Amino acid sequence: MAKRKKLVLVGNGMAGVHVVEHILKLAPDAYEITIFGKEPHPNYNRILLSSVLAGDTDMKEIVLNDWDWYKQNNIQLHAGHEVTGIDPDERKVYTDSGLSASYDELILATGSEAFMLPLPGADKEGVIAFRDMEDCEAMIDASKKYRKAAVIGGGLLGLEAARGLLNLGMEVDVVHIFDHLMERQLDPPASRMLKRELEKQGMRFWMEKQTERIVGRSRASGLRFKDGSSLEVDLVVMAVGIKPRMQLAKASGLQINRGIVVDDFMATSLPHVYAVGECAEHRGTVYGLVAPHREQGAVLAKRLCEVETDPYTGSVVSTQLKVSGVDVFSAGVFRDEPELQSIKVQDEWRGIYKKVLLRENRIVGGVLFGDVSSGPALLRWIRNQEEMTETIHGELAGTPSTAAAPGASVQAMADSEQVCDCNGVCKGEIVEAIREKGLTSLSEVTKWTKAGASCGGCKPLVGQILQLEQGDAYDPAEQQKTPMCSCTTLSRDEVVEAIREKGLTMVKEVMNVLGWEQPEGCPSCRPALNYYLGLIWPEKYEDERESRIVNEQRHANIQNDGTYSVVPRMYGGVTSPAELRRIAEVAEKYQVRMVKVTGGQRLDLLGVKKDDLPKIWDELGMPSGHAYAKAVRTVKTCVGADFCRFGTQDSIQMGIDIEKKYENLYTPHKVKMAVSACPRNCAESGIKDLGVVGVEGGWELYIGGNGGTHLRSADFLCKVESQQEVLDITGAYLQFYRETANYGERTSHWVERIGVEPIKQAVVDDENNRRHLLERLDKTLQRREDPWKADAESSDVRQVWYEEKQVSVQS
Ligand SMILES: Cc1cc2nc3c(=O)[nH]c(=O)nc-3n(C[C@H](O)[C@H](O)[C@H](O)COP(=O)(O)OP(=O)(O)OC[C@H]3O[C@@H](n4cnc5c(N)ncnc54)[C@H](O)[C@@H]3O)c2cc1C
Ligand SMILES: NC(=O)c1ccc[n+]([C@@H]2O[C@H](COP(=O)([O-])OP(=O)(O)OC[C@H]3O[C@@H](n4cnc5c(N)ncnc54)[C@H](O)[C@@H]3O)[C@@H](O)[C@H]2O)c1
Ligand code: SF4
Ligand code: FES
Repeated sequence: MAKRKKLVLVGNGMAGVHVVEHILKLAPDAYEITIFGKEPHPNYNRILLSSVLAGDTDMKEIVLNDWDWYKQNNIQLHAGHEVTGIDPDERKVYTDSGLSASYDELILATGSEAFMLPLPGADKEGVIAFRDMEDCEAMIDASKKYRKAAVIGGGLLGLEAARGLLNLGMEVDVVHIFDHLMERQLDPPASRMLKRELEKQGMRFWMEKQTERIVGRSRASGLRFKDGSSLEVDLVVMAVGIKPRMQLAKASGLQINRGIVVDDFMATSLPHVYAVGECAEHRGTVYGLVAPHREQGAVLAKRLCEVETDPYTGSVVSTQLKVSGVDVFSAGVFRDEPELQSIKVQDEWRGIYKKVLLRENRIVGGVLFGDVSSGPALLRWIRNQEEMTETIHGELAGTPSTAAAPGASVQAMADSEQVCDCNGVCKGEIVEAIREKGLTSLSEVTKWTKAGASCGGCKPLVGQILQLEQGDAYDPAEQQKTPMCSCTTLSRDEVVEAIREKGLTMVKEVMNVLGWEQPEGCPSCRPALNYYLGLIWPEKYEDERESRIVNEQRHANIQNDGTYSVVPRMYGGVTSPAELRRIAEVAEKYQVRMVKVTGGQRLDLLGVKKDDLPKIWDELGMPSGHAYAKAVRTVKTCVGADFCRFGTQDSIQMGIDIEKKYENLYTPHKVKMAVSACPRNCAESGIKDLGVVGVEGGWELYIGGNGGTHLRSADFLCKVESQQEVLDITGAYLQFYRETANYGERTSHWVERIGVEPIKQAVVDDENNRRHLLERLDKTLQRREDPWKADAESSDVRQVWYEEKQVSVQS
């Protein structure tokens, strides 16, 4: 066998590793491969950091090639090592840590780094970029301690960062230098519509603002602008563009300009040295998106494997913003120019904008807002420089008289045409997977082919291909199905149904029987399955504590310094001198850092060491307030008729009765309740998961309120006369929520998703159904126990869960 040549890759990112993957397919025995990566991680999907920040994906799920992949392919990986020198004569590379490697061929895929504005104060704590896993973790951590974030830069990255920070519960101000957002991709009308939509989502914008300095002592506390205005902040995220990493290339004498200059086969100015990805400049262009990198990589891999290839001549790129609820697409030329013709549809009422630009009747670019379903087709027409026809016009403008039959343009696509740019998947591969594996849903197609697994922009087209393949069997409802998590293609309802039907009783068993992709599951499905099993088998399910979220494992809220907080239950917000005395004694004895009154009318003991938890619970002799759990939390009350001159009812007693009846009940997410004795609503019943308001002759019940980041006023459910009715409807409502909501879904989202009417029907109007709900709830209530008492009394439990080393904070 011929001796393998030595291939060294500098940069373990998406572009470089894609070349290696390609080489392994073309000529698996051609090279002995060594990879150096500065980041201490295996290759991961940088695109999905936005989804991780937004809470839609877990960090573990974005790894593209795990450590085993390198081993299985005999690749020597040096993760966490930066190459700092190249000796082209010796054909060797060197790292700062003293490693070296010889090469026959060398690929530089060093990517980019975030551009940080050189402002006074930019070196302060709390000023970060958004580029890698560490930046993402830093933002998630900051959101646990701080409230106000400013993102500088209203481009793709800045807006995705801003959406993520909003999801993390922060207030977000976006500071942009121009008068319209995403000015590199959008024209003013699309940009205006985008801004309006993002404002509705809760972002605030500071347009045409130039930041002069970042103020604060050691940590950033504000931004000062050149026009004299200023903004208070706790966290500053800079998203003002990127700069290719060229230090290594420069020090090694390679020709550089805006990036490392390469020819049409990705060769640099030095023999046997190539560059690919965000660090490479081809024909004057540096590409900051993965699709062109894949095209470059395919050419380079073929060149290195001596497979004939066309040269790389440049790419037509498209962009799509990954912010849920906002659909924006842009490709090719997007600004109006005198020599271009345009086709525009602007429907501000529906929030739709479409613009297509033509040069001599050929499609050269376009912008879509609100309805981006024709995005993939538009990109194809731009790439093929298609002539505008009645059919295309109809498809774009949505004019029914001229529109082609649905799917006509997909049918016309050649099998070799690329559908997913991010992952390089063509139509033929998708069709083959659908036919051979009998795939019926979009999520299955994504799982098998990877089409749609990154930016998601190609999903409409993948859906159209699926529809075409399935014909009459195509079920639109099936396509709406959201898999429970990335370990499975089954939806929450399908999993719950299968647990019931197949009689599954353990988390691991569910994963095995239902063919989980990751045998251990992930942080999102493990606690969900534990919850569903408890819901379905209330009388026999043995709770799997290790599957719970960390706070529920320890029955206390972990704090940013690794200590815990303890919140004892005070029914209806009422306490006694004896309880207060015990709390004070415990706080002093265990040197609790702070005693704080919570918004739910209880006392929070903050800064408790883990091994002190069971002792404190024992000495307090008070039940757990479940302030850490997805469970029934507080019932806040106003002083009511006994004390207040406006009171019509005894709100305190009602609150105590509700809390006593439903304490220790686990729910899909936390449930906060309140009882006010008159419509003045001093207990804030209008922003609770369940709010009760005393009125003349009875009580009104309100549901689905939320006082958090996304304020939502509760919806009126019903009016009843007696205290028993309040208790019963509350119980039925809690059980209906437990049975029908997704694990992790607050009532505010659930009520919006399924509507108030079906809930009213199930828990108020249909008395029979209410009775059944209460019977089922009762089975769970029978087996409840106070977790603090149970843990404090069991020495085994204390040893396993409280007496080992302090755990680090988990997200
Ligand atoms: C949050 C976010 C969202 C994005 N979303 C999208 C999107 O939706 N669509 C899209 O197309 N693109 C998106 N991008 C851009 C896309 O991720 C990049 O274009 C792509 O990852 C670049 O790949 P690369 O391999 O060229 O560079 P990089 O990903 O930067 O990888 C280069 C690697 O090389 C390492 N390295 C550098 N120098 C050395 C050295 N001397 N020695 C050893 N190692 C070294 C670096 O540490 C890095 O790990 C996004 C980027 C971010 C940050
Ligand atoms: N969905 C996607 O495709 C996606 C998502 C995230 C990132 N990315 C890629 O990552 C890279 C980085 O993204 P980016 O958004 O930082 O780059 P960018 O260059 O596209 O946008 C930077 C934005 O910051 C603004 N800006 C510059 N200086 C400023 C200042 N002093 N104050 C306020 N605003 C200022 C610019 O006007 C511009 O709109 C790009 O290559 C981008 O394509 C792509
Ligand atoms: S809600 Fe009404 S009854 Fe209760 S304290 Fe306020 S004003 Fe008084
Ligand atoms: S084009 Fe980005 S996931 Fe397919």
